[in-house]
Amino acid sequence: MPNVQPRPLTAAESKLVRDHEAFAASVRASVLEKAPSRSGGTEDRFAYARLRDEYAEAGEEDRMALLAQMHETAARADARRAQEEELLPDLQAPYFAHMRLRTAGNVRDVLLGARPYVDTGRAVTIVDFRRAPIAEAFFTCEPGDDYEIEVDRRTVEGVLEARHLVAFEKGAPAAITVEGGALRRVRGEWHFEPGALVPDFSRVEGLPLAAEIDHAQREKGIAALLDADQRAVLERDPKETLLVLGAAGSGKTTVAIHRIAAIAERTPDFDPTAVLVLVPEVGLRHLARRMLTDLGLERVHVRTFDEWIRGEARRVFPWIPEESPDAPAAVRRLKRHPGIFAAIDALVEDIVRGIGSRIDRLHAGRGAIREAIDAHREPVIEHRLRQAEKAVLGAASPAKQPLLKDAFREARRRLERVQADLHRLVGDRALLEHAVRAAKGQLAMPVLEQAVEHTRRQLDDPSAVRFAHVDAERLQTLDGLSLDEDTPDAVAGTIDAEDYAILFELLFRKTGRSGTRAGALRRYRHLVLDEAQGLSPIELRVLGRALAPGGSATVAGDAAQRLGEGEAFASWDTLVSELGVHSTATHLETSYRCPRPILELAYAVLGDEAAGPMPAAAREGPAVLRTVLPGEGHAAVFISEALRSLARREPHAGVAVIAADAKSARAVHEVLARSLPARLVLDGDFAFAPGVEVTEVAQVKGLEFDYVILPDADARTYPSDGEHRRKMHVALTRAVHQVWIVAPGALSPIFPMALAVPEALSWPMGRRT
Ligand SMILES: Nc1ncnc2c1ncn2[C@@H]1O[C@H](COP(=O)(O)OP(=O)(O)OP(=O)(O)O)[C@@H](O)[C@H]1O
Repeated sequence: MPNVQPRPLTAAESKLVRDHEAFAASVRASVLEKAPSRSGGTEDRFAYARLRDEYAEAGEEDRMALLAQMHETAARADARRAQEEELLPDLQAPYFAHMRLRTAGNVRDVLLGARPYVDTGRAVTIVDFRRAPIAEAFFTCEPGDDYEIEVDRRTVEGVLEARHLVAFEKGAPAAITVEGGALRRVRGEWHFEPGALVPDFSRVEGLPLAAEIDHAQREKGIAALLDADQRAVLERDPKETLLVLGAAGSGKTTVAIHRIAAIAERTPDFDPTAVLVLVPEVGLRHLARRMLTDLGLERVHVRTFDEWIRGEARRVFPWIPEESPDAPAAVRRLKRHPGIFAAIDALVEDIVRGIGSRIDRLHAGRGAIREAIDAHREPVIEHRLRQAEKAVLGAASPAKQPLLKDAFREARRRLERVQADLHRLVGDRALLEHAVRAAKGQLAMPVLEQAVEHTRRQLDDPSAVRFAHVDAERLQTLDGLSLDEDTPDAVAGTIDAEDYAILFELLFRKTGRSGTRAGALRRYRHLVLDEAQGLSPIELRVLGRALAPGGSATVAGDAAQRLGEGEAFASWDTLVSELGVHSTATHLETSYRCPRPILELAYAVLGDEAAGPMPAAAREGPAVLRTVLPGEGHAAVFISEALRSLARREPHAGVAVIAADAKSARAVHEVLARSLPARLVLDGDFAFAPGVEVTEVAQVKGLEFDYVILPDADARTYPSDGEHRRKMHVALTRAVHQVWIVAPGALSPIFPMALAVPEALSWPMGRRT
């Protein structure tokens, strides 16, 4: 930033300030005139006054009822007022940008805000910056440019004469951008401050872009670059199960995939289709597949965990119905929590008791069979039954033996059926209570009601079946969707994705096997579990059973990158023991992806969530940029300007705008897409090519981009807790070159204030964070 002192305003600048003060005053006067009065609409006010009079005269016996009615009327008025106020501009900051447009000789001032508002009498026009077609002129034109915009199949043309960003303080304009800087109000005095508002991404001279690195690595083969620790992993015995741990970008995925190639080289009868690579997200599946293809290993199976278990479960349990679109998050957590094993244990005991009683009843054993079954406390029911059968047959008379044998055979045959057990497990409050108790405070009691209710709904037939007797025409909804769409009944007749692992566990606990007559879980010689910190114990048990005898695994992960349901992870030792294998751990100590400034910030935001000390950074890089802005409108303008200038300077760069969640990603994309070609990626379908992609943190596990922009790094989106610290850590560590943190509103408290971030900018400008 050039070192130029602030100066007083020119006459034209003073006029601009007066114009904005006038806009703000007109909006205020107009809104206050239209705003509903504090006591609600006229109708409500009369009703309330009448009730109050009646209350004053009423006897004690009527007062309770009248009071209730008064409350109801007041609540109705409040709701109506809130609804109306919601639609009006926020007088603290009614707009954030202004453009002056000239069309066919007319000049008009259009303001951009979050809530549209028009008062023709006062010449106030605030348009919605996300949706109004005319807002496009602001995002795409420079002063003096012609614009041409399609509105309702009509073309609107004109010239954008001026455009300014505006910041408000306490309801009055406090800063207005102009050519070369901004006009700022400080203690009531306006002056001009020079400076650039939108930061430039500053790639360090000579540093290649990700696409270029990728290209060079493909030419040379990354194997040639691997460090001693990484190479040591490849040299280990193929039969060993290895735990590859290390910070973000330390090469875990790279090493795990290259280990397959190393195993292939050392194994004479290597079969690539007997290797399964599992990753958490579709984006990483694409990346892993690319890496495997480069190594000539395209026949290795690569799946997301969900895809894999869904496919296996549907083969082994062909009766499985459709998958529910969205199970409540708390119920999904419960089903993945290690506490669920306690509920399964209780269910298994219950099933065993039932079998014992039935055979006893059939054969008048008077408890002898139940006792025999109880005497053998093996975890698998079928094994218990075999032991009990031996004991019972040994003591029974020869005449009874054939009948008893039949009864035991029949009992064993039924063990394969797990559908009803699943419904009992997740629909029985008493059984689930075992899970909540075992979770020692990690699961709250209300989740039981939620789970029981959710299961009850799932067991209901969908309306189309329930109302099969009703005329088909009468069942048609206006929008053509099914009757249940978007209603709680949408889950009727469905199963949750989390139930698949439970079904396999139930089947194993009952039969000691992972297959039914319909099919069996496919077994692999080698498993690669990438980002394994996200796998739950019950899922790991299924995975362990998918390992062929003598097979091995490479388990890669980083506890600091747990997203969401983090409590399913206890430790790496527990994780590998659930897999049922012995393992040796390797720690990769150098982070190759992120330059030092990003790595330092990514570790600082982790706080106590860090899984170990900060790894060594393989290289230097430009500082992390931070910009604090009053709201989303400013953020959208800043980001779109920075991206457009970056695209001009570095057309080969890959940029990810990583929002905290899908909703925020959609909102950011909606605005950015108006001024530049930005793709919204919420299904993992990244292009791995130059360009801008707008996505959410959950999608980018294991991926990398040249530049990363965090568009919603504000305090509301990222409060200071472990989960959000890890989420921010994942987002920051996706960048190969530079990160730009944008906070629409107060900056998230998880950023350390003491950390020197020299390029930080704030708005109104000049005030550095
Ligand atoms: N020894 C090395 N020399 C140079 N670059 C390397 C080296 N090892 C890995 N890389 C590169 O570092 C980047 C990060 O590697 P990789 O994705 O395997 O890390 P990771 O530990 O799996 O990361 P995350 O935890 O974020 O998933 C990749 O671009 C990879 O090619």
